[in-house]
Formats: sequence, structure tokens, C-alpha cells
Amino acid sequence: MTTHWMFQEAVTTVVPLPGSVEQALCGRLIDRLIPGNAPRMQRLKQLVEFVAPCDAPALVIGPSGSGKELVAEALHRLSGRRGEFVAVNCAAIPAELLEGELFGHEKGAFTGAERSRTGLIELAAGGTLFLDEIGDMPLAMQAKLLRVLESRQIRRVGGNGTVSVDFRVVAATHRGLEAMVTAGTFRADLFYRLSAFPLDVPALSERPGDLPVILERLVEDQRKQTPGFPAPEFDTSALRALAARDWPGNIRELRSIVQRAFAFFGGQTVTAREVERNLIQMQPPLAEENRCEWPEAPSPAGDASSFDAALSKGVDLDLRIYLRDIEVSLIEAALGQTAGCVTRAAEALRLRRTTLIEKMKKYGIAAAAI
Ligand SMILES: Nc1ncnc2c1ncn2[C@@H]1O[C@H](COP(=O)(O)OP(=O)(O)OP(=O)(O)O)[C@@H](O)[C@H]1O
Repeated sequence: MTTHWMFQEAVTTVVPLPGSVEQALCGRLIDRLIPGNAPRMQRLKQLVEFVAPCDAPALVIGPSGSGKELVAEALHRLSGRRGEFVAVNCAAIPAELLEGELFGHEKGAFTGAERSRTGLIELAAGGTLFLDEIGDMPLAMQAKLLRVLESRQIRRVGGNGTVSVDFRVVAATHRGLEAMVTAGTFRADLFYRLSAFPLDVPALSERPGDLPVILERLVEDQRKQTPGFPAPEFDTSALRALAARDWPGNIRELRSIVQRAFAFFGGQTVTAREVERNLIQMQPPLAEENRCEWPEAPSPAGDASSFDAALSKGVDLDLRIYLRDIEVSLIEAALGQTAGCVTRAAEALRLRRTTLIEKMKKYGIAAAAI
């Protein structure tokens, strides 16, 4: 990946391998590009595979940090387009400079334009222009973008002639564009032009079952970025604790947790206790702190001698987390015995069905996965 241009934070480019080559080498490419197999992700990935080869614009919608740019990159990688993936964050470029950035400018077009410059749209020729945070694009610029999408021609700022450019637009937003259209802050015609293929990326909390595979990818990414640093290992209690959270910052927030885990627990096992106390509440681990060695996922009857032994070793116990783990183990066991039938599992646990469903949602337990 190379970074160009004045607003380096706002613009990135990726040169792809032809999708078919990667696909042949490594199985289903989309699964490598976008980890996660929750039903909504499977549908999204199927759509991406269908939509990728088309030239029509696509609009990726979803909360901040949910992976919209990853989806846009996947569209590009699977498109077979030979050009670059040029990503522009519309919210990060001042409104008065956005036109020059996108369309380029001629020498002397404005004060300080000492030489002519190719715009980002031209840079994306034969490739994909990714317009992130499209909801932040000023209305005047929206009108110009629509004209370019219709005509496939651009005019550099201060230039006389037009240049034809073959590029594909993928836009993304975490905002409700339809509401913006109603409020008059987003052009209806551009909205309909961009949303030829709307692609909905779910929040991380809507797919807790995907957390382990996403976490694995984030750990792998971090390991590549910091070679030589031992990676932490998350045990099943840690995975449950993470899956039970809301994640308002989505995968970006989970990435920060992984970075903390590398700093605090490189080469060690992370349990639910470290997740809560150190990675979420940000208490630095103390060298002399005893780590919880309680047996994980205990049987309902428990084993009094193992508890006695653990207590006599002075093991620190977080009762809340421990009891939650017991609850999760029992729910999983009941669902396992009833082949995932929630009604019968609720009967076995003497819970109301709705209570069990609420608990399954809270802990990220999917009946189908049992
Ligand atoms: N399925 C996934 N598996 C692993 N990592 C992911 C996944 N989706 C996204 N990420 C990572 O999470 C981070 C945020 O993703 P991304 O930038 O695509 O989110 P976004 O929705 O475009 O955010 P924003 O709305 O702020 O632009 C990135 O580091 C990305 O690599």
C-alpha cells in the first residue's frame, strides 16, 4: 500500500493482484479478505462477489469501525480492475480543497498552485475510487460528483478541456443518507446514483459469533506489525467476555484491545479476568498479581477439592466472572443436549424461553453453533 498526496491521512492506494489469480492460489478469496461467517456476513460476502465485477457504483453502509473500507477493498480486489484502489476520506479534506483534490488542478488555478496536479479521480483510472464518509461531502461538491458519474469526464480546476476517466466509485457512510436526503443535506439524485448496490455491514455486536475469527486476524495483523513481540493467547473465557460486550467502536475498538493485550500479556494467556480488569478497565497488570487459575467451565456440581486447592494457593477469584462462566457453560450444555432447541433447553434450565434467549444474546451464544 502506498500513500500519496497532500492529505496523507485522507488518501491511500492499493495495487491489486488480479482476483482470479489470488482466488486460484488461495481458495475463496473473499473469506481471506473479510473474516467472519455470521449469516449477515455470508449474505454480504455473496453480494460483494456478485457486485464486484459490475461497473455500477456501490454504497457501503454501516457503523463506524465495522469494516466498510475492508468491504470496499474486497470489491476492488474481486473486480478484476487493474488500476489502483484510491481511498479518500471526504471528512478529512477541507471543503474548499476537495474539488482540487478529486479533479486535480492546472498550474496557476489558484494562489499557491505552482504546478499542475493530477486529481484522485484520474489516479483511480482503471481502478476504484473509494469515497469514505460521503455524507460529509459538501452539497456543491455532490453536484459536481454526480455530473462526473454521469459523464465519466472531469475538468481540472482552472483547466479548459475535459478528460475521460474510466473509474468505479464505491462510497461509504455511517450516516443515515436517506434521512439526510429528507433534511436536504444530501442530494437525492446522487443518493440514488450511488445506491445502485447498497451493502450493509453489521455492527460487531450483531455478530458476536464472528469475534474469535476477527480477533485471530487482528492478532495476526499485530504480530506482523510488531515482529519479535510474542503474541498473547485469548482463552475461551476471554472470548466469551469479549463477545458479550457492546463494542460501540466496533472492530476498530477491538483492535485497540488487541494492542493492549500485546503490551500487557505478550506470550501469556489472557482470561476473562484480564479482559475485564486490564484490557477494558485499563488497570496495568501488577507483577505480583496472582492470575486466576480457577478451573474453567466447571460442572454444575463443582469439584470442592479443586476449589479448596485453588483457594489455598491464594488464587484471586472474580466471583462475578466465574459465575457468569458457569452460566454460559450450563446454557451451552443444555443447548448441546437439546440439539440447539431453545424451548427444550429453557425447560431443562427452568428458565422462561425469552429469558434464555436474552442470556444467549448477551453472551453471544448461537443455538445453531452448538
Ligand atoms: N472482518 C474483519 N476482520 C478483521 N479486521 C477487520 C474486519 N473488518 C474491519 N477490520 C479492521 O477494523 C478496522 C476498522 O475497519 P474499517 O476502516 O474498514 O472500518 P470503517 O467501517 O470503514 O470505519 P469508518 O466508518 O470509521 O471509516 C481496520 O483496522 C480493519 O482492518
